[in-house]
Amino acid sequence: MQHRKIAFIGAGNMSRSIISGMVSSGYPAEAITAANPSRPKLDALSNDFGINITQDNLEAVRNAEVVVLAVKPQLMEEVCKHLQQADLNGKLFVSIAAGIKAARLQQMLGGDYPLVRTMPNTPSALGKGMTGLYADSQVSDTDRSFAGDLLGQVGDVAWVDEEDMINGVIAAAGSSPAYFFLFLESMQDEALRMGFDRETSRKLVQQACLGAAEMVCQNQDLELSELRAQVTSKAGTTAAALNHFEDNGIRELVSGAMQAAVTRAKEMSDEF
Ligand SMILES: NC(=O)C1=CN([C@@H]2O[C@H](COP(=O)(O)OP(=O)(O)OC[C@H]3O[C@@H](n4cnc5c(N)ncnc54)[C@H](O)[C@@H]3O)[C@@H](O)[C@H]2O)C=CC1
Ligand SMILES: O=C(O)[C@@H]1CCC=N1
Repeated sequence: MQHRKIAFIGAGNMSRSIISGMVSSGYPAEAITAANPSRPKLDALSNDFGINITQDNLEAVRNAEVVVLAVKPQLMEEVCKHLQQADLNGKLFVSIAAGIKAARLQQMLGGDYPLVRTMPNTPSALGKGMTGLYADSQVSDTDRSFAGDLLGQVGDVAWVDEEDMINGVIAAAGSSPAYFFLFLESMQDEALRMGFDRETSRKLVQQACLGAAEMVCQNQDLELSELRAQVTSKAGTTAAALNHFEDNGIRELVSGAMQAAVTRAKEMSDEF
């Protein structure tokens, strides 16, 4: 892929995840700059990945061909308005913020710039990310390809044709690592109550999770329900556990949680 000069505005969890994944996949560290108001996260990024750092957003943007907007949605307007002091023409913007529409970002930036809205997730740090991308028709094929290749460096990507579908990506992939962590936490808590020590209880649940994820990925020809059936002996232990989940509404619970994420994303579009 092209190695354009890229600035991350906001050096928090998600920027760190993407930068980590990019550098591991061979993106040149000298082409990456992170900007953040406070030093500690910047120093850690510089030490860990050898990228450029600055506490001055304008300096980062002036030297960049691509600007990744990676601050919390609440701060986006203030940050983008400040960026207007730089000449933003010719730059490609990539937003990773939840709940802020492309048109609203353009308004915040005070122009009409090539802009790709994306929704990544934190496993990007391990090259196992999943990112949804949306670009309107004004974004050139070259910029689209660059954005896709960029996030493709840190995992898999899926383009959506309708901007609203980014909210579906949030529910299914952006937020969902946390759902799995909550599920594993609950399992580990029960394993602890059963008498396993912390290390063993974690090993039991994490290895089962890793194995299950690998089975899902390596058996594309099998429905998820078939993989489930392979574990489930008639009248056995798994059936007992799964019946408990089904009887207590696991599917409605998951559906409700994903819809709650979508609802919140829509609310955020009105708030910010
Ligand atoms: N954490 C996640 O799993 C995901 C987060 N996102 C999106 O990524 C964005 C960032 O989220 P996180 O990295 O989790 O948040 P974070 O709070 O870890 O990072 C935000 C960073 O912005 C910095 N910041 C604050 N004011 C700033 C300013 N004026 N200029 C530059 N930087 C400033 C903060 O110091 C902080 O380091 C959000 O918009 C969120 O919706 C998207 C997908 C997944
Ligand atoms: O919780 C959030 O709003 C962000 C977006 C997806 C993951 N974290």
